[in-house]
Amino acid sequence: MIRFDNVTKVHGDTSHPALDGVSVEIDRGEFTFLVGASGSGKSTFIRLVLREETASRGAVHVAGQNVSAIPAWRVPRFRRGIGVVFQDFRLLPNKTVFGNVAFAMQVLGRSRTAIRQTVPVVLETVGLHGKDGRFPHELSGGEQQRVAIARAVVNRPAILLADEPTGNLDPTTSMGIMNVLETINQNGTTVVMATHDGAIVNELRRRVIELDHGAVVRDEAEGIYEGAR
Ligand SMILES: Nc1ncnc2c1ncn2[C@@H]1O[C@H](COP(=O)(O)OP(=O)(O)OP(=O)(O)O)[C@@H](O)[C@H]1O
Repeated sequence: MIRFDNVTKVHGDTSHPALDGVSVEIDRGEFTFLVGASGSGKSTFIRLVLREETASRGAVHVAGQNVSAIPAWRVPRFRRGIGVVFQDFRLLPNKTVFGNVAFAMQVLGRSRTAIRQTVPVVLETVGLHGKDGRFPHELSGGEQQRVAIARAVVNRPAILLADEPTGNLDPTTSMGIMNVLETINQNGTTVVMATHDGAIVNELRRRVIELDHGAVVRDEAEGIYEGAR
């Protein structure tokens, strides 16, 4: 589903590559943690999958496509197949919970009927039943992240990328978010989550790809993470 073939990414005039000869393959339906210290290259990995950046050397394949070869005009359509969540939620502050999730369907031109049918189901999946009319400022951080996840998956993407989704949340709330991500993964979505939260990684025991200064230093099934080297 995601394949990096000897990928190096050098930003502008920097000397050390953000990613350095990375080769990994993530299969359809996997749940993978991407771990490493701040600056190890996790966000760069995610931006390369989304084609927000392109590889300096090597190739990134997503769902069978070499992302560097996708013409600019097709990039928006390509990105629709990928849901993304961030540490800082990025909700629309003047839209309700329902409105935030519905908006992701509206921009694709989905019908009002489809939106009315789909959004409540997704809100139920993320554990926000009954909160559809709230505005983001009326929600806890964990609830806001649930809205962001609902918005990211409402169009049924094949892949969900999560960049430090629990970075702003306390441990208990974080575990609730992890349960939501596991449910989404069980429904068939490939999940890649960047984190440096060892407690979460060690609790879930999923695949762990560790980056250090842009290089893969460990790739283990059911791995653990004891913090940056
Ligand atoms: N646009 C850019 N221009 C120059 N250097 C960059 C750029 N983006 C990232 N870098 C550098 O590339 C390296 C990897 O950064 P990246 O953001 O991928 O790390 P990260 O593991 O996601 O870190 P964090 O956990 O802090 O988000 C860092 O040295 C960073 O300073």
